[in-house]
Amino acid sequence: MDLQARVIKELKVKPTIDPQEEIRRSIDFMKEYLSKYSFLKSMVLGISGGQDSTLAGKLAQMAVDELNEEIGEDKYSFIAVRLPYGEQMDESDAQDAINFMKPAKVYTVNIKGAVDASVSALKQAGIELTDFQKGNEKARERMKAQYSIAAAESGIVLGTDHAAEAITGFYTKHGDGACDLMPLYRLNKRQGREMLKVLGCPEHLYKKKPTADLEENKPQLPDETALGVSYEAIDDYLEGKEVTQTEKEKIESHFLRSEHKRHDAISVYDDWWK
Ligand SMILES: NC(=O)c1ccc[n+]([C@@H]2O[C@H](COP(=O)([O-])OP(=O)(O)OC[C@H]3O[C@@H](n4cnc5c(N)ncnc54)[C@H](O)[C@@H]3O)[C@@H](O)[C@H]2O)c1
Ligand SMILES: Nc1ncnc2c1ncn2[C@@H]1O[C@H](COP(=O)(O)O)[C@@H](O)[C@H]1O
Ligand SMILES: O=P(O)(O)OP(=O)(O)O
Ligand SMILES: [Mg+2]
Repeated sequence: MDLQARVIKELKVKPTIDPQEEIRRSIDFMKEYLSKYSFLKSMVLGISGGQDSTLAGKLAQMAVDELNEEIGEDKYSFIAVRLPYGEQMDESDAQDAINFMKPAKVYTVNIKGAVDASVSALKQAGIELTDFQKGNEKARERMKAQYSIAAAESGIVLGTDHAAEAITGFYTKHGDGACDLMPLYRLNKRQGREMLKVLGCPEHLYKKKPTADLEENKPQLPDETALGVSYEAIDDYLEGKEVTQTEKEKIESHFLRSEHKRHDAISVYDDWWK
């Protein structure tokens, strides 16, 4: 099996999707999981104003609406969390996303104080973080806040990882990569867009340039610039299509370098890395 075929198999991507079918599949997955554990009451997700959290949040809200309707009480809720570092440049997109999903609860946790305190404590200890490393600190602070909210609200934390991010490892390990359920896992970027379109999402949210927006020196840096390859090429690769040799090399190099992120912590019983 060549590497492209192995990647597609590992990340479970279909070459084409029926958006309605995938919407139903994600919703049913979340409903089934919540129903299995009677102590669970909520799902928690950070809403950035980007495509992925808009889709995962909308699907989560639809899942809890259906569950509450089916059991005849308001047991379940979807909790949207705003997690700006100070003031967010695209705050209006985040608010548009929240208006689109209409969650029962929205919490806002400004992570600036905690991140700056952590950076400063590390500096006192003799470790000076780069702007890029501080970016990962922000992602991990967001993870902490979401887990604290889940603990207080009998909830679980949703993640927005999907095949087009998993393939390059373009997420912070134990930051936005840490979660309990991944309703978008198996999809690529354009499949997520198709689903948002069917769901009636405002166009500017699903046509927006993906950004992790973690670096102060490069605000709103497009993922594609940071990665050196376009999501069109990544999506084509994941659908088994041909891409240029340069794109293939770039994608496969990201995939191989980030292998450790797609596994649990490594023990003496693991040999995948050998
Ligand atoms: N502005 C931006 O777009 C922006 C900013 C920050 C980070 N990011 C992206 O987020 C991702 C996070 O960055 P990162 O990957 O440098 O940090 P990370 O913290 O997610 O992963 C690095 C850590 O993983 C562990 N690790 C590294 N290699 C390993 C290996 N071979 N085996 C086991 N563990 C290993 C180490 O603990 C290391 O500190 C990157 O893809 C980055 O491009 C984007
Ligand atoms: N500013 C943010 N507010 C809330 N949640 C956020 C914010 N930035 C990122 N997130 C969460 O992290 C994931 C991953 O973001 P990427 O853009 O893919 O790096 C995002 O889906 C939100 O859940
Ligand atoms: O994860 P999000 O919601 O920030 O989406 P994107 O990756 O497109 O920025
Ligand atoms: Mg984003």
